[in-house]
Amino acid sequence: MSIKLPQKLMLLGSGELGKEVAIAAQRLGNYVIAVDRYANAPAMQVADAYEVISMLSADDLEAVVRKHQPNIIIPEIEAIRTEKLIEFEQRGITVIPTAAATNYTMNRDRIRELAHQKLGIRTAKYGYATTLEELIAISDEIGFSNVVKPVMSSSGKGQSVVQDRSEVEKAWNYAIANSRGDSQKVIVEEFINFEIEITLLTIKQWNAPTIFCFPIGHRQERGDYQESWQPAEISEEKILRAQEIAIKVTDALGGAGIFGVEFFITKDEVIFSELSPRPHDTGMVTLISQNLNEFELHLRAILDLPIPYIEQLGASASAVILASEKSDSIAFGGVADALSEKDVDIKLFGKPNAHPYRRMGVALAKGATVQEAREKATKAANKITII
Ligand SMILES: Nc1ncnc2c1ncn2[C@@H]1O[C@H](COP(=O)(O)OP(=O)(O)OP(=O)(O)O)[C@@H](O)[C@H]1O
Ligand SMILES: NCC(=O)N[C@@H]1O[C@H](COP(=O)([O-])[O-])[C@@H](O)[C@H]1O
Ligand SMILES: [Mg+2]
Repeated sequence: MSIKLPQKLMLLGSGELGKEVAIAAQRLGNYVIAVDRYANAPAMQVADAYEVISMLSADDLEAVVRKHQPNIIIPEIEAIRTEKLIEFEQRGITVIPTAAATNYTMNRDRIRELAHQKLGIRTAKYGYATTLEELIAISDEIGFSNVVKPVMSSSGKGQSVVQDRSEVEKAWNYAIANSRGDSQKVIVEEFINFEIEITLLTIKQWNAPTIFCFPIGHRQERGDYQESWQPAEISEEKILRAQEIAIKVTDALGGAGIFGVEFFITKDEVIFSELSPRPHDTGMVTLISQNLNEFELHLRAILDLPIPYIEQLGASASAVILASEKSDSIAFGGVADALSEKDVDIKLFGKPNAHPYRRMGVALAKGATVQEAREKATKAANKITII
């Protein structure tokens, strides 16, 4: 297959990750339509056109696709009416990586069934509940500590670690209140006491073998990423094991594009957690750590362009810049101070409003060691104030 440039690309989801995808797309001369649930979303600010719709509404999706006639649809979040994407694909529009893949990963239960039941991949012990009573029963079965998450959510929204039975009700209420979309279902997972968790960026190509970036280590709080670094310090044997699993899952999903495949690494095991069929938030470190960042790799894979070599540029890290209050007018302080240090960069996403813990930007750094890079990135992120 040879894909002519430029293409008309529609991004479904226009956050910070979509913004970088849009920039990478524009740099290859493509036309980008950015779509999200609110106006002035980050990717809309750099796109040729934008639309504000409910991406969970099939009618809304139909209207924007009819209006703009994209050749390629690039989903950027999970919460999309993915049945509609299957229809678009049948009508000849390319959906990245495939409409089926977005359908599998829209909810945690579908991808879990595929990985565990169908492909036999090791995951944490898990179960589901649709009522508080069911959650109590399944929690007892799985044991404590465990992790409760809405089946449809991301960035840790609605997620809690449950230490014992007395905390189950609180976890249920929190999950249901923070579930995206119309689902009332939660997943309960055995708590894995991992040594490190990693994202393995996996690039699946139309006409070339699957390739990988060096593993990215990360640290999460409240189920949301705080800092990431590359390369992650894990053994060659475990990297190969993770690659093997990543190939198995991404081959089952098909298509082309980058995937962020998440693993828990324990002393003896590589445990599959979940995956994003698109760039991963922890992969923002590649904005400084590689010759081609994860967004450029996504675009190359989508457009069937060659990726001759991924160069890792040495110890690098990212640290998030989070809002602490609700606000509709955003201004940043401390940027000059943060940028005064060598090998430090700051990306501010341009989100139009803030609320506690909303990710507003990211600090990036290189260092002589991963430890130094992490310290530099965190220090730079801490210098940024949101006024
Ligand atoms: N079973 C588990 N055992 C231990 N820690 C867990 C478990 N499940 C989740 N976590 C922690 O919570 C984080 C977020 O969980 P998960 O990746 O499932 O949620 P998410 O909301 O999909 O995140 P994102 O969309 O940002 O990738 C994990 O990266 C990990 O740190
Ligand atoms: N873990 C998934 C992830 O990081 N997704 C990124 O966050 C945006 C939503 O941010 P918001 O909640 O601040 O609007 C999404 O659009 C995507 O760029
Ligand atoms: Mg995750």
